[in-house]
Amino acid sequence: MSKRIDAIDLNVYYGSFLAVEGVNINIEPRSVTAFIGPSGCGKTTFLRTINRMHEVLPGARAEGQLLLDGEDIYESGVDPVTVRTMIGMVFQRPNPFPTMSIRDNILAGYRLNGTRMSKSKADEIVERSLKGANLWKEVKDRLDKPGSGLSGGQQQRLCIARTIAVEPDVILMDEPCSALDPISTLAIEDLINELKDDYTVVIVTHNMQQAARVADKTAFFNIAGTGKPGKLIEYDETNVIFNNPANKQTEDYVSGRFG
Ligand SMILES: Nc1ncnc2c1ncn2[C@@H]1O[C@H](COP(=O)(O)OP(=O)(O)OP(=O)(O)O)[C@@H](O)[C@H]1O
Repeated sequence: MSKRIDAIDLNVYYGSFLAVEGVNINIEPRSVTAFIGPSGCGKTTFLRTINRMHEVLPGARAEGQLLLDGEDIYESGVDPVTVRTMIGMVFQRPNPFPTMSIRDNILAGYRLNGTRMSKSKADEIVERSLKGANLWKEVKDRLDKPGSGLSGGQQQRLCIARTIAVEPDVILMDEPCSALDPISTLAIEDLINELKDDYTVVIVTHNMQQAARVADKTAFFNIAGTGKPGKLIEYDETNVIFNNPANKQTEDYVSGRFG
């Protein structure tokens, strides 16, 4: 089930360094949102606070509220592991578990939680997840072969299938196509378009054409200089951000004047 995300006055730190300051953003369910901006403006840092992945680094923390359908995921008593099941993440480099079979990669989330299930239930999850990631036809005859034997683009779709398998509400993607060739990139972009029927999708991308192709809304982040915090400058319909932005910084960035 797709859920809404609201960040309220969110600050993100690495130790005493304030990396991202004062983010307020409302992300609708069943939509794709792109985060764009120059290197170091905090896109990845903010993305990782949405599923509490940020805090796995020693000294890293967030302040403020991050609501998932109105429930603050930073409230005391909330288990970050549960949060990461509800809000899945796909990384820059495809990272299937290399020695595990394709099938076991899909079931990894359940195995890690110690969930027991019948073979037919497991088969059903494997098929549903691979179909959901547009990979089923390519791998259905080799489910017991290692995930590392797939092409880069297939491995990334396997990682998306592994994320879908645990039925999350939100899928976060951190430059999911940056290690892929153009054909595999298009396959992932098509898939992102389909995923928004069921999930809230947030993607960090350096590729402005990609943001324009896949995102309903786009958030532009910027940084005033080295050592300064990144900030959300403008957030609007993708079309507005690229064709008629309200802020001069956004206009300079999308027209290629810096970054
Ligand atoms: N592990 C870390 N420890 C300390 N500071 C960090 C760490 N990771 C990132 N930073 C700093 O936080 C700020 C934001 O970095 P972040 O990687 O989120 O930016 P980004 O917009 O995603 O950049 P890029 O587009 O280059 O990936 C930068 O100043 C960066 O140096």
